[in-house]
Amino acid sequence: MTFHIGAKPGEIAETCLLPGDPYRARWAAERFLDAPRLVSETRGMLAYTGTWRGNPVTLHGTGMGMPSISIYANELIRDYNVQTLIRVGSCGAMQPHIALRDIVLAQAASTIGSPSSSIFREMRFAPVADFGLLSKAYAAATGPVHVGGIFTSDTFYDERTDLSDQLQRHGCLAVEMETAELYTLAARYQRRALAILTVSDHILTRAALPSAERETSFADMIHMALHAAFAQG
Ligand SMILES: O=P(O)(O)O[C@H]1O[C@H](CO)[C@@H](O)[C@H]1O
Ligand SMILES: O=c1cc[nH]c(=O)[nH]1
Repeated sequence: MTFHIGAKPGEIAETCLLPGDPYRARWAAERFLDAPRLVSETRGMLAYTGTWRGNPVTLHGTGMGMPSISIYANELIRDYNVQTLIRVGSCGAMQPHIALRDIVLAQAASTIGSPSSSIFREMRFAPVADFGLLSKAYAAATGPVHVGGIFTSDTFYDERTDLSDQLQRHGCLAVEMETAELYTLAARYQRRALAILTVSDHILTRAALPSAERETSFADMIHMALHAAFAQG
């Protein structure tokens, strides 16, 4: 047990899929894993461990924002020895060629500042995905998928329209709120990390996915994450 995770030693798998929403953890565990078992519910942050094609997997919620994922990723890595961390999240698209339900693979994540920023001092560290996971996730895609840079924001209700304009101008694909810190922690502890993001809304058009349709779209992303984690070669 840690401050924020109630699982006993051995109850968390070396491979973790990390949705922001704890109910998405439960839904994905029940739908994709064999024999899923609730292993932690500290502060309502649900975590389930089961197997996929015989491989142990944990689905663990992270909450919203970098301070929250930083707590869970730190404890999963340092206390439970997790080796592979795949965020399965939602995002807002920032480019006109990206549609609702498309999937974005975050090759790199820009940010104004993450919980790790203070240790870099004047350096602007570039948090990047694990290439092996990225290429395997890409190969497992069954629908439209986009690979490139994203922006990890500290705010959902962002009033910096000038910032959004500059990010679009520089080819940023999407905005979300956790990946830059996840990639930074994975780099620090030599772990594998990837963010697979389903487009739930569009920053340019303001279109948004109806909640009833979210489940099907999210299933594609979980499928890609599991194949990325366990594909051979
Ligand atoms: O769907 P999740 O994984 O929570 O991800 C996105 O959704 C939340 C905002 O609504 C933020 O956590 C953002 O990163
Ligand atoms: O952080 C997020 C997530 C989804 N959509 C957004 O616009 N922002």
